[in-house]
Amino acid sequence: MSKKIEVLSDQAALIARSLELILSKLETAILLRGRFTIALSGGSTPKPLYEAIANQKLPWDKIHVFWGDERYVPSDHPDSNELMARRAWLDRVDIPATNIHPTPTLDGDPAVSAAKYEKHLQEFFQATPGEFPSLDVILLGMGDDAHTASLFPHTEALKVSDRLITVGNKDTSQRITFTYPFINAARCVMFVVAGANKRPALAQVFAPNASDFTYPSRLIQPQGELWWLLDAAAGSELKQR
Ligand SMILES: O=C(O)[C@H](O)[C@@H](O)[C@H](O)[C@H](O)COP(=O)(O)O
Repeated sequence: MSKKIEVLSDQAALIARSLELILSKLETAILLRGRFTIALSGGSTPKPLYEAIANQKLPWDKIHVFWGDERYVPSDHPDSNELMARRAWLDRVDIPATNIHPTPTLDGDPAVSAAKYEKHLQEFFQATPGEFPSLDVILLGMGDDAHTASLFPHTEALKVSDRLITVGNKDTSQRITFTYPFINAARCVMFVVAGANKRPALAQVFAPNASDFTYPSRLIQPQGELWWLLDAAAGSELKQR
């Protein structure tokens, strides 16, 4: 694993650098494999990044979009990560509908939806049961409790290591999430983190000894590239590398 930390001056610079890195991975993936696969994160930080991607001239037919986690709500619900990404990006570009792979959230049972998404991913990547296919890029945010995707501290989702997709819980709200081993199978994992409120969590994530169960972002140790892209408000105390 190669781990890189970059601290950018402000949120605009963070978004510009994140876009630059994604475009570079996209170009390489399409050159080598004829397609680019990316999983999106939710929350507020990535919205301007999705808007910036939508302004690019890209081979949309070669780009496939997944979600690293999703709230267990319909896709027209204001909390939906899919809705945010469609409004900021996907509805604004000429990407084929079949290239958009939303998380199922209408089965009435998150476990059923998680299994359905897992089956879809296995079929898309032609993966055998037990195999963890590699996406080109998995975008992640980090909460101020050091959660990532919907892998929240002290939850059962952190113990799931034999599946691609599982059910996450944030208090009473249910989520569908990539598991940490599936995230770690990616060619490139990019954390995009902004805001001073993330400092304490980052200190624990980068501490030599701390509990992975308490600070789940510590579990993200991909075999490929790991990028931490931070704005100065979040990361100025961390040593860049
Ligand atoms: O569904 C979600 O909410 C996200 O996937 C979640 O993991 C998010 O990335 C973090 O909570 C950071 O959110 P902010 O970017 O809003 O701080």
